[in-house]
Amino acid sequence: MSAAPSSPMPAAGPLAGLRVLEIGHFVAAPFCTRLLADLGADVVKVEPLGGDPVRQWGEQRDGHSPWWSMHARNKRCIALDLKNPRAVALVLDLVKDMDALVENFRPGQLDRFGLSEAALHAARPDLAIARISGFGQDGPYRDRASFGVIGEAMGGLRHLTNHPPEETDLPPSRVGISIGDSIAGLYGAFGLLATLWQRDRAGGTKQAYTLDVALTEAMLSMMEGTLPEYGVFGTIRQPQGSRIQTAAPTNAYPTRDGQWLLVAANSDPLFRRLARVLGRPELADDPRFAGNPARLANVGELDALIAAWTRAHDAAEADAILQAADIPSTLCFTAADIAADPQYRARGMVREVEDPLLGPVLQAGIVPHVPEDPGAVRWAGPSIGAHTDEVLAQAGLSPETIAELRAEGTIR
Ligand SMILES: CC(C)(COP(=O)(O)OP(=O)(O)OC[C@H]1O[C@@H](n2cnc3c(N)ncnc32)[C@H](O)[C@@H]1OP(=O)(O)O)[C@@H](O)C(=O)NCCC(=O)NCCSC(=O)C(=O)O
Repeated sequence: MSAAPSSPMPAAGPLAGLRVLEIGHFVAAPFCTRLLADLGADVVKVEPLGGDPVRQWGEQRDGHSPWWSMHARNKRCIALDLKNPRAVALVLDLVKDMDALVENFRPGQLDRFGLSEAALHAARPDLAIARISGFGQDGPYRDRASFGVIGEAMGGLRHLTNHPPEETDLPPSRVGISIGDSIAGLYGAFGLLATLWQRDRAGGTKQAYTLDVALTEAMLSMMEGTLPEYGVFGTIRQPQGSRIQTAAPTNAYPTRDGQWLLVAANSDPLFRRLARVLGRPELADDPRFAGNPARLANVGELDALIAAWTRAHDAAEADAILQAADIPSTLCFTAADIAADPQYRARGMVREVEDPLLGPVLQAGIVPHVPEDPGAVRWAGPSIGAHTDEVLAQAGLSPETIAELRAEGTIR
């Protein structure tokens, strides 16, 4: 087999030409490969015949979800029953032309399918394999099932996503998105490109790299001073609500019209400007508030002064005053605010993608923006098995064989 992929639009972006097989589900691995596909990689996603569970997530129209439209964009979706050895043989054949494989099953699951590292590397000796799992490919927790929720909690994030204990007895909040999965996916994409760089330097080696990303560890690596501060001082970082533990003032302040305004004036020049906006320029030199350590020590008093000012204004008005004074501030954007925002529109970060299943779908653009070769949203998340025939034909299968595999329930 060989042949360059034929896709509805030619690949664009700095990763054009990179070929990646995804055997993933839910968020972590699929998010990793979405990032790669956004920058031009040819991602072939293998799904079970019933499809990835995320297809059922979120609001649906006629059985299609806008979430999927973005989650699986730019990917070629093929559906294979990996419990059938013929499908496993197909994967091993596809792998011969792949640079990388990304998966997020429980450690050992791919081996049970017959897709062990040895089998994959026998098919493609320099295949980079990125594995995302709950706890990693070894260690005492290796076999435990996991989701991002668990990674967020054991990584230390969930202890902090709350208000201080003296202010609430509510349970810690989820940040509102699958942050643990997406962070793990980002590390997967980052690590994959690092290993491919190694593979390709000095004309390429036949070194086979594998990458082992744990949801827990991906979160832990984001936890700033939490662990070092415990190690040195025995201090356990505690929830701060919408404050920041290390800088002040930065918080969400209530407004007259019942909204929350985020204000971040946590440097000396910014605070001096804020003090002027509050009509209290002397506060900048007040020993209670001069310098970040003093402001942190008296943060309750300081926040009360700022809240007294914000409460006297409607949110949009206060926001405008603060921006005119060059102080970072914003309202909390909803989807509607994001969709209407001129900065996002100007940079293509909010764009309309034509989805044959749903019509026009608003999607977030591509991050990072690479002006010289920005990638593209070439197509929206496809239906189950939309590219099975195309991909298998490229792999050299005849229409008759494809029809036979479909008839026996090996592919969809
Ligand atoms: C997510 C999981 C907890 C799901 O666990 P389980 O529901 O127990 O299922 P498994 O993943 O172990 O396996 C799913 C079953 O589907 C089968 N399966 C999967 N794909 C196929 C295909 N293509 N063909 C045939 N069968 C398939 C597989 O053999 C299993 O069948 P049987 O063998 O017959 O059972 C686990 O995969 C896991 O811990 N993954 C690593 C951590 C991770 O990435 N979590 C999700 C991140 S995203 C996230 O957290 C989020 O979105 O939120």
